[in-house]
Amino acid sequence: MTPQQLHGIALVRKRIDEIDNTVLDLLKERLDCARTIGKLKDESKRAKWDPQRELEIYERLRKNNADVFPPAALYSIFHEIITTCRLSQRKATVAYLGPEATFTHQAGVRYFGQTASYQPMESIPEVFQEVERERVQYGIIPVENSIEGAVTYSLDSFLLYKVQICGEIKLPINHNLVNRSGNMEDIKTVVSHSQALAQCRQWLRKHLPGVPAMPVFSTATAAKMAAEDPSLAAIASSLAITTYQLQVVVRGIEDFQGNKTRFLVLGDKSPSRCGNDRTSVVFGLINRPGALNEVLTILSAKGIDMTKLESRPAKNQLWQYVFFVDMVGHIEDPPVHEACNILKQICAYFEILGSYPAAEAAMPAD
Ligand SMILES: O=C(O)C(=O)C[C@]1(C(=O)O)C=C[C@@H](O)C=C1
Repeated sequence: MTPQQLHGIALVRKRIDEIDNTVLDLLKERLDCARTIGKLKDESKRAKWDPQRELEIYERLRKNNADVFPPAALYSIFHEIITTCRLSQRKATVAYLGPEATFTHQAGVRYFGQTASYQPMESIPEVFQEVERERVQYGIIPVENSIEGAVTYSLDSFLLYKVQICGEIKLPINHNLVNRSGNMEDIKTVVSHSQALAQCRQWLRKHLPGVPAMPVFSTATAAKMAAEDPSLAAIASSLAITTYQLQVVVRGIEDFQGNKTRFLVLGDKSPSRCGNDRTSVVFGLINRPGALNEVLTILSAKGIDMTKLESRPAKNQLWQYVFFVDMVGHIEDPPVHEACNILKQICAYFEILGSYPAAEAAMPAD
């Protein structure tokens, strides 16, 4: 490098330092503003979390940016800034299906940012229980996977606990083969959750033939085991790599690309309408021909787009079923409100599980 070039770099670095200092000063000022709003919301007993306002911010920044700054990075920077400001108004406590570094934990961090207080639970019902007893503000549970289908423990828990759905997160599931050394030759056994092993079956057969695969409680448990035993490799989330200080042997070993899991955020009350919302309900039918058809006809007559219909055994009565339906719209939208009022009258059992911003609204960069 010539002396002129070195001088040029030094000059631009000086400017970068000035910019960083200005950005930091502005961030501190933004934090102050959020705290002031937090106090005003306290006085007027308004909820701190305002998803509609957050959505407006992302939308304005997206337009102003015109794709100059990489949009995904812009989103994740402002997501961290906004969640930090929101948490400064009140630190969110979040229970999730643990142990630490599961995909559910990763989904929680994406939604609530790094600074929330996270509490791992041993089972899905325990997450529901913590929210119901108000020991935490929010809970995160997996509800369906694009390959494996519904997470039945989660659906069944809605029948046992009184909680509201406050949000949804759709997380791409990338499986990473990780161990202590980062070398394939050290692997004597592969450990992971049975679903992760199943989703990487072909890859394992091709690249690690004859190496036994052992199912364990979760991908995070597998990562922890691999951190303690150099002969083990785990299939785990990217959060597990940093949490357990592991090395990547191969990233993205899943057999089918585009594998996503949908997670739900549980709380004690759903947020107000943001304009791109979903509403989830569960109902049981009076046993007579055409009963389900009648429900579907009501939804279609109101022009409601149904995004999911799932049935589960009712448990308390043999061969009786309950149905979980997700629809486009918020309970404050007249068509959804009216349809739910009719369904309440014609169903043997009917419960609104919550209205919440669609994953695409809460995470616009996805
Ligand atoms: O505008 C508000 O209502 C705020 O509380 C500020 C803020 C933000 O940091 O921009 C924080 C939390 C809300 O969810 C929305 C926005």
